[in-house]
Amino acid sequence: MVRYLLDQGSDRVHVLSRDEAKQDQMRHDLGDNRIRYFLGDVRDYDSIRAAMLGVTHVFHAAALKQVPSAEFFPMQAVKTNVTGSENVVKAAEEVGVESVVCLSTDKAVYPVNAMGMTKALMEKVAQSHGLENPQAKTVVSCVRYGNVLYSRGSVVPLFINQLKAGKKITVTDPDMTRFMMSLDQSVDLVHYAMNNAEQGDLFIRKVPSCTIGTLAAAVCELFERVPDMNIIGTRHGEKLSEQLATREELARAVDHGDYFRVTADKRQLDYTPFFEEGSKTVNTYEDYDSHTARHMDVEETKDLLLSLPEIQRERKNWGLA
Ligand SMILES: O=c1ccn([C@@H]2O[C@H](COP(=O)(O)OP(=O)(O)O[C@H]3O[C@H](CO)[C@H](O)[C@H](O)[C@H]3O)[C@@H](O)[C@H]2O)c(=O)[nH]1
Repeated sequence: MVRYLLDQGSDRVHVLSRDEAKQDQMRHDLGDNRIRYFLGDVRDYDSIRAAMLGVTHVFHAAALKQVPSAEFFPMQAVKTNVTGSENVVKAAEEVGVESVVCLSTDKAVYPVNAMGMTKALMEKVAQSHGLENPQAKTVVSCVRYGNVLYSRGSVVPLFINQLKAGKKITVTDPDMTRFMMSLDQSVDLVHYAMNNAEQGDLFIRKVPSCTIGTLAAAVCELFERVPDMNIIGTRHGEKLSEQLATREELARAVDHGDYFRVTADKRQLDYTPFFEEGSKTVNTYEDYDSHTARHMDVEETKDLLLSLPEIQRERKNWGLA
């Protein structure tokens, strides 16, 4: 995202994060004096406020996002993902930021684990900003992703390391499905939200899904290995499929081609519509689910993987490109 903003000609980019080592790495990798680094934490209001002074747009990606760790430490996830997000929104409003885009996940839809539950609450915090403050100056929106291929700690680099070590690849359930997108597609989504959001909007990028069996086969073919899988079974807090949008959200969504724009539910706190008035339109929609979405086959999954610079680099290192 930072690279993208610099390429687009931003005068200044402020980076706020907790990890000085990662900031140092970034300083070396990007070496651009338009970036200013701030050490801080979304749990610490003053640190966010200080980083936001003079800023027009905020991309809020700070999160505890590992499913297992949030299961063991749910209140830590609440502090960062929920209270931290509230701090971000409040500080942005206080200093007069034009827009905040909050990054969410498909795991926030019908959540079964603490990570998804806290991200779902983050979305509610973002949406309530405009509802609670009709005069709000800062537009707050959310974007919802599926799995970003090759993101840190995710399954594709894991499969590649297992192949490299000559081990069997560990597959939870070959029939499990996930929405797959590239980092570039996720950056496009944030950019789209930044340019098009109205108060409380939620943007979803339409992407295909695939089974984990297909993903594993695609990785093995790209690295010219015969698939040798160890089926380990579903991990703690995992769903068989993910949903990018509920049917209620789709019923009020505007189709923007590559994206859905789900507008905020702007009803007032009047219980009548919740109890007595339903919506027949909702009945005609299905959830946007990775089981029923268009599935990529092995060839299409390979093409998507091959578009990633990390895969190209790995294949080169393996003498395959
Ligand atoms: O050894 C493994 C590890 C994972 N998987 C499977 O591969 C798929 C993807 O697993 P990841 O660990 O890469 O990703 P998750 O779906 O668990 O979660 C990730 O994607 C989410 C979006 O849904 C969030 O962004 C979250 O923070 C991020 O970790 C899952 O079906 C999982 O069961 C395996 O088959 N074998």
